[in-house]
Amino acid sequence: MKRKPKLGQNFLVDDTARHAIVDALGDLRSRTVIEIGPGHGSITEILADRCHRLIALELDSALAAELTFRFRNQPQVQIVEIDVLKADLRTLVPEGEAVDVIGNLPYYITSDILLKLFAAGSAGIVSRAVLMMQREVADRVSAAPGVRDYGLLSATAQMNAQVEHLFTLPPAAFSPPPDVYSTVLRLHFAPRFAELGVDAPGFDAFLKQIFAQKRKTLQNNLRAAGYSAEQLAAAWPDSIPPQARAEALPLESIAQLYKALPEMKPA
Ligand SMILES: C[S@@+](CC[C@H](N)C(=O)[O-])C[C@H]1O[C@@H](n2cnc3c(N)ncnc32)[C@H](O)[C@@H]1O
Repeated sequence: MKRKPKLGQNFLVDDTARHAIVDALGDLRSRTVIEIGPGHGSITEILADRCHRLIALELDSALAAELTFRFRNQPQVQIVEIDVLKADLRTLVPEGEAVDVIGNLPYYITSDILLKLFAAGSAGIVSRAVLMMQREVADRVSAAPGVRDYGLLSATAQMNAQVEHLFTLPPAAFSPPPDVYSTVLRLHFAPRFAELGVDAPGFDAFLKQIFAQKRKTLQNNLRAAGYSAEQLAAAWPDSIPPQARAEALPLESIAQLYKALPEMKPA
C-alpha cells in the first residue's frame, strides 16, 4: 500500500508549472507575497528573485531550517516556521498593505486555509491569491449555481472573491505523486456583502443553514433550521420557486431571501 506523505508533502517537480504559478501573479517588483507551505522551495526560489518581499510559512521544522539556510543571503526572504492556520496574518503583513498569497497547498487543510484567506480578504490585508489544490475542491470553489459541484464552498468563495480557473496538473507533476489531479485557481478578493446588503456573520450562518443537506429543498433546510412554514410563506420572494434547492440560486436571490427573513430568525 502506498504511504500517504506527511503534512500533504507532494512536492511540485514540473518546471513549467512552477513558473506558470508565479507568472499568474504578474509583476511582483513592488509586492509583498506570502507563500503557504514552501516545502523544498520550488516556487519560493522563483518568487524570491521577483517580489519585493517574501514571507514563507512552513510547518515542517526540517524544511523551514533548510530554506532559512538556503535564503540566508537574501534579506527580502523571511522563512517563518509556523502552522499557517495559527499564523496571525495581520502581524505578518506590513502595516497598511494588502499582500498576495501563493501556495501549492497542503491539501488536507485546503478549506480551512480558504476560510482564513476569505477573512483576511475582508479585513483588507490580502488582495489576491494563486493557489493549487485538489481538482475536485477547485471545481467546487469555482462552480456556478445550478451545476453539480455548486454548494456551500462555492457560495462562500464567491461571496468573498472572483475566482478564475487557471490550469490542471496530473499526479506526475509532483513527487511523490498524489492520488488526485491538481488545479490552480487565481482569486481576487472582493467581498460582496456590502453590495448585496447583508452582514457577513449572519449571511455566512444562513449559507450553512440552506446548504446543510444537499438533497433537501431550500424550504426544508430552512424548516430544519427552525423557521416555521408561516414565517417562510410570509417572507418568500416571488422570484424563488417554492421547491428550489439552494444549489440552483444565484447569490443575489439568496441575499434577497435572507433580507426578507431577518426579523424572523429563530432564537
Ligand atoms: C503540497 S506541499 C508543497 C511544497 C512546495 N511548495 C512545492 O510546491 O513543492 C505542501 C507544503 O505545506 C507544508 N505544510 C503542511 N501543513 C502546513 C501547515 N499547517 N502550515 C504551513 N505549512 C504546512 C508541508 O510541509 C509542505 O511543505
